[in-house]
Amino acid sequence: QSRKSWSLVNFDIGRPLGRGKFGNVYLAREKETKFVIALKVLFKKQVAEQGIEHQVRREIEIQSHLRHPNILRMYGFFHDEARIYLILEYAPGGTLFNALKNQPNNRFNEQKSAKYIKCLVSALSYLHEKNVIHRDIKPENLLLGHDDQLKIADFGWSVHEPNSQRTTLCGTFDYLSPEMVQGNPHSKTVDLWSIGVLAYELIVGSAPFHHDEYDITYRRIMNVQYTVPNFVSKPAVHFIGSLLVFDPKKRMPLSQLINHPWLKFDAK
Ligand SMILES: COc1ccc(/C=N/Nc2[nH]nc(C)c2C(=O)Nc2cccc(NC(C)=O)c2)cc1
Repeated sequence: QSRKSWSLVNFDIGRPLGRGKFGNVYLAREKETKFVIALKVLFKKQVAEQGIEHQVRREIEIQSHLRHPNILRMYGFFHDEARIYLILEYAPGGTLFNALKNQPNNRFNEQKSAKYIKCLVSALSYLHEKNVIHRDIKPENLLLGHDDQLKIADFGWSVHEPNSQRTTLCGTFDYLSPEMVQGNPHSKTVDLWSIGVLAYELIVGSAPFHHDEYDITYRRIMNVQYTVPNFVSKPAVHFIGSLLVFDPKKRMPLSQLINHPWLKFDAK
């Protein structure tokens, strides 16, 4: 079926789900099967202007070959003269970014946070064994599926390692590791750093190094300078502390992370 060539006539287009930098995402339904999907529409003109054709090609190449419950599926793609269309899995819960914002104090309890992080560790273990690093793990790129399952989306920044980053960084600095911020070559360990940043943000309600002035954020990242409020449990402090480590080689690897006491939290 993945060899089938799709076109717009195969779909009924529904409401816009979100607006991205390079195009919009719409709810859509395949006419014959009534299967509901998310259609991500990118404008070729903007993709060319931003010089990100290689990124879009990589997003398609990587995401369409991945099969994991915590990775958003790409079922296929097609294009017309002006647009590229990505046929993506529909995750009804929307972005984790949005779910966080809707929480009191913008945070989840530790049990729910541990559940999400466990999904993320499982997805990254799968990605890393395929030598794919995501490089852009953050709440905006994580979606919530049926029964609150976390899904990694937006592979626009993922690469096959090893890689030295060529494209200029854009968007928030909060999730970038020291080696990425310095533009140094980086490996799978950047995803480890961002798990630590995400775990902190889910539990505390703000990013560990965040400051409105990015050069202060930059300095805090380089000095690994963050404080943990005292409502955070000891296992969670240890979990975060084993990932927010300057030396990439000293970050706790996924194989150990999956057995960390804090992730055992959500046994029930
Ligand atoms: C405005 O409230 C919303 C509630 C739920 C959604 C669900 N989005 N689900 C998706 N499934 N597959 C993809 C791809 C998406 C998606 O990109 N969603 C998306 C994109 C950009 C912004 C948002 N905004 C929010 C609030 O989630 C959602 C989208 C919007």
